[in-house]
Amino acid sequence: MESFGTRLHRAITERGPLCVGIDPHPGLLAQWGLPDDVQGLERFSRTVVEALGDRVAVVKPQSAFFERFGSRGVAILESTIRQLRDAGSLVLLDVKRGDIGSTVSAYAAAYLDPSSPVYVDAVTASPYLGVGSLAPMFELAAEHGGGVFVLALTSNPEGAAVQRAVTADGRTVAQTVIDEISQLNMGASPLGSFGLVVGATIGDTGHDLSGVGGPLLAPGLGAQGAGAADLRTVFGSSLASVLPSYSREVLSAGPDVAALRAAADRVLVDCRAVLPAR
Ligand SMILES: O=c1ccn([C@@H]2O[C@H](COP(=O)(O)O)[C@@H](O)[C@H]2O)c(=O)[nH]1
Repeated sequence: MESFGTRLHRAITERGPLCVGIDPHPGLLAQWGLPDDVQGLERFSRTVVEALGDRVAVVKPQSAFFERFGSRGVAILESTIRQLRDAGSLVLLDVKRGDIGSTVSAYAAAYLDPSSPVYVDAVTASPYLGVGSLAPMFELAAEHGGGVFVLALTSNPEGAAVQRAVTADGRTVAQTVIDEISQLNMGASPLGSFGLVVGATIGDTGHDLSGVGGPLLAPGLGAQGAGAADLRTVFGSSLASVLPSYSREVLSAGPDVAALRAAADRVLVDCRAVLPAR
């Protein structure tokens, strides 16, 4: 099977550098005139798929908003993933998993084994039990053409205290994550399958992202205050690897399908103005 990096590179070339999240916040459900229940969740998700599944490179369901409805919410997550795949977008499940290696193996089986009902193209993962503990995810992703996006410098202000802490060898925690993911992507072309999450809100990172070789997912755009122009400051010479990610900024245009499409088109134009052509 083709690697995730190759598939992502093609999706970005064909559809443009954009990831849109499915984050059915209670406030958005209300704004869309939907009940804050499983039916509302289902209608919301199906509308996003209808509007964006056939035009956006990557769609990123936020697992928390499905999990809060228990098993019936997870069933809707499963069907949303299937619908997105049928519509042709890559599915990145934002689930930020991480644990000791033997448990990570089970998370890997859940999300990166094609026989699982919640199998997706890629997942987000937390490295704070050590990047090495995520090895079962990296291995299964490599085997089945999947991807893993590891948190490095997150968009929330609280992240810096942990991520910018300095380790015994003088590197920050974030730089150790960046360096380990860079190693995994060594030699991959046109793009590695192992990405990093770097928030668009954080300003000049002071970190070296030039050797990552994989995609740099940039949340924090729109509702969290960053704009496309901020990508220049955050990513500098690594802009060509950036995958901008918007959730509420686009979703708040719904429930009208045409308005959702127009919102996604608008943020894509903003991002294209900043990012090098791919
Ligand atoms: O550093 C991070 C990592 C993940 N996220 C997630 O992205 C979306 C952002 O939603 P917006 O509505 O565009 O603010 C959300 O699912 C977060 O959990 C992030 O924001 N920052």
